[in-house]
Amino acid sequence: MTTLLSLQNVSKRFPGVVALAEIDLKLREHEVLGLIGQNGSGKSTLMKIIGGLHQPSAGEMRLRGSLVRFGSPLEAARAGIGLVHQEQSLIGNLTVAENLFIDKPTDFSRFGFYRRSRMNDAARIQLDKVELDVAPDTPVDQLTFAQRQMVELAKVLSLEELVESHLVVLFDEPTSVLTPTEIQALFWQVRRLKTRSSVVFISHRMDEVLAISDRVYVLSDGRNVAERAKGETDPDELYELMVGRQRAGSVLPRNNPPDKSAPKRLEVRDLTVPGKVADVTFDVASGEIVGLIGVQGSGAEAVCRAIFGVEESYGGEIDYEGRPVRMSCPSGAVGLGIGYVPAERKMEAMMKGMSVCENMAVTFGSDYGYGGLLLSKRRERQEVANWVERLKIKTPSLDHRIDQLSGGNQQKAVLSKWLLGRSLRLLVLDHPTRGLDPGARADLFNAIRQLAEDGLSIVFVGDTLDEMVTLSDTILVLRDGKVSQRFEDVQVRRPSEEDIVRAMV
Ligand SMILES: Nc1ncnc2c1ncn2[C@@H]1O[C@H](COP(=O)(O)OP(=O)(O)OP(=O)(O)O)[C@@H](O)[C@H]1O
Repeated sequence: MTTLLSLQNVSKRFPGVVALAEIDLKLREHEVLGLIGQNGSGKSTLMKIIGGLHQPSAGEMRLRGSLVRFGSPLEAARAGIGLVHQEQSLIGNLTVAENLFIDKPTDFSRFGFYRRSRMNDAARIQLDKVELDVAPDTPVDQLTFAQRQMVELAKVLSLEELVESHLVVLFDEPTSVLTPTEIQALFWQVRRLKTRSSVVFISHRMDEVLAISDRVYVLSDGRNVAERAKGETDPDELYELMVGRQRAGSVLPRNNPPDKSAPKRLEVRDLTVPGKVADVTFDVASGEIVGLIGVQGSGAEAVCRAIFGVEESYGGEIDYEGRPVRMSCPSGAVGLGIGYVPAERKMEAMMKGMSVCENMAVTFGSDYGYGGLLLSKRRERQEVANWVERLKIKTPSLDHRIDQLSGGNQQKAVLSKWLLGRSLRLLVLDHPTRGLDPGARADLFNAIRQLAEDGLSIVFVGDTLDEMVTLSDTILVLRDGKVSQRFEDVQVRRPSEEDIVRAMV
């Protein structure tokens, strides 16, 4: 097969960090190349170099045999290279159509008049390719996260009409926010794209990478450590190549089951969020982990948001530690020792431009505030350092800017700012493992389980059935805003995945 794109000896240095070291990579025509590696191993940086967002510090890149060096994503796009971002790059207050053609506005103006209907028609063609049924004039901030991801893909697919030659389409972890049905639709697109494109596909899910890729390329600490053809490898070997250790025994068993007869930490009665949730009732004991699961729109996320006071209007009753509470705002919930990690945490919960330490200590820094300012600052820093080590957050120092960490390490830092709260008694986690590599996921699960053994109550919405069964003491399945089934004592009597799915659909 002809080589379409090749990188030779490519390195990338950032201040204090070698993100990529002497990378050699070949992408053939009509090939899907899977790209895997732990959080911070250099995958996004590699995509950004190919896609023109970063320039390499050393090495060379050839496209169809000719030496290329892209000064911007636009230059890369003109050469037929498109990047579907991990960081969602759409502008919220522009419409879908405006976002799709943001770098080609002149196509839709004539004699100084802006021809919006022509742009909307052109957008419809791209949206139909990804089977996204939204009006082209919808503002992007009215879309769900998954819909926005599909718009990102449609934006890259518009290259099909612009460039005649074979394309390179780069997917930076596109599936982490998608449901299984949406993932299948995306895979269909990738297979369709192969007829005239080559694809690089990043994912932290090994089975997914093996399902879609012809070849898998493994990065570790910015270096290529292995390449495997499909059929030559399996998820366990890929995990070992990435992490350097075997997968077995990664999540510890629960030693100390929650005491269901003790007074409840949280009692939710007939919770109703208009249009999302109807009459949901459940309890959470001290030290209990309750997992909520359902298909998209089931209401699981809305339950979490209502508990923390970010879902504005709701009916029903919430009792916390035996007293009725009305969470009307997140700061009230924090004052009661309730933490909430939102799904879109990079947008909702990260202070860009501030350091890792400042981000992690912002919520519960005052928990360490005794014995004088200097001493409390030292204690707070020590606790942040403990969590950085425990969750293996890859950062040159605690004072490094959080937005210069890799996507997964940002996720870990934002998440752990809740874990270091000593006054925390209930933690609500919305999709806590999104963006984490398999080793990081196991580290997080072990940390959560340890906190639960020490008495912290946890309510979480998970991404996969496997996560639910691994971590939960109780699973609540939601369907159309109502609880369709409960599974108790999950760590003792594990429900089958089929049982859970049956309750979901
Ligand atoms: N703009 C930047 N400035 C400074 N350092 C950066 C920048 N972008 C990335 N890095 C560093 O380069 C290294 C590789 O990061 P990269 O985002 O490529 O990792 P990744 O494999 O995509 O991780 P993840 O799975 O978490 O998304 C990390 O140590 C990161 O902190």
